[in-house]
Amino acid sequence: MNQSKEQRILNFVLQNAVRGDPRSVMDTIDKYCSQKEWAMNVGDEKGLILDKTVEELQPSVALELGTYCGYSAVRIARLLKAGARLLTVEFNPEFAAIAKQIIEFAGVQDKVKILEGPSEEIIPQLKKKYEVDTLDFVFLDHWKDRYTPDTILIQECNLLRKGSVLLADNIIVPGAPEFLKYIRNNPRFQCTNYPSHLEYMKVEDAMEKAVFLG
Ligand SMILES: CNc1ncnc2c1ncn2[C@@H]1O[C@H](/C=C/CNC(=O)c2cc(-c3ccc(F)cc3)cc(O)c2O)[C@H](F)[C@H]1O
Ligand SMILES: [Mg+2]
Repeated sequence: MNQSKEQRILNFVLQNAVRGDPRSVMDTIDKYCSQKEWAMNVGDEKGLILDKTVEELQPSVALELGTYCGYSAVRIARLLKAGARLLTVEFNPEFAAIAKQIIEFAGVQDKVKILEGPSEEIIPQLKKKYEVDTLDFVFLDHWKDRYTPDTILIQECNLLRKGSVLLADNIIVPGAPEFLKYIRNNPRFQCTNYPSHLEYMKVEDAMEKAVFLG
């Protein structure tokens, strides 16, 4: 049975990156996906916007929706202070298994917990099962038509506090038009748009930051 693209990415990391070095794991994935096979990692350009958001916020509890291969989980976790943690949600078992290995190879496994399952099931479990009080940071990068329902669900589960930050990938490509309408017209969020480019391509994309006003 021939390998999946995600398995080829994992193998390339295991053979070319430096164990325990998150920067080398990120650079190795970016190298593979820009030179060999495109993949939907947030990438190095939008990754910088993600970095700055995390560095500024210094979240204690971060949530990621859509782990995929774990590139952005490594990116976020490497910036977390001691004791801080990233919960990342992925419902595709093959992707979750690959992400687990990439996160471990990067050496950030102590800061990351991969929650396998659909976000709509996991989010209502965060308080009781995963001992979350409120979320300081949420990175939305899963199916684009799920950004809005999951943002509503996160609010219904009382998981946001004044100052919680949401950051959404792919505002232009593939696009999340309905999320954009929802979040920009919602008086409880202060939104900022960050123009950028689609990972590994000369195609416009953007990220949207939304601060919860309480
Ligand atoms: C719905 N609940 C879910 N729960 C848990 N895991 C989930 C859930 N939904 C998806 N997943 C999981 O989250 C991931 C899904 C990521 C989707 N991302 C994209 O589609 C996406 C697409 C492009 C793109 C741009 C141009 C082009 F020509 C082709 C593609 C660029 C991007 O940066 C993206 O992020 C994973 F695959 C899925 O199992
Ligand atoms: Mg994306």
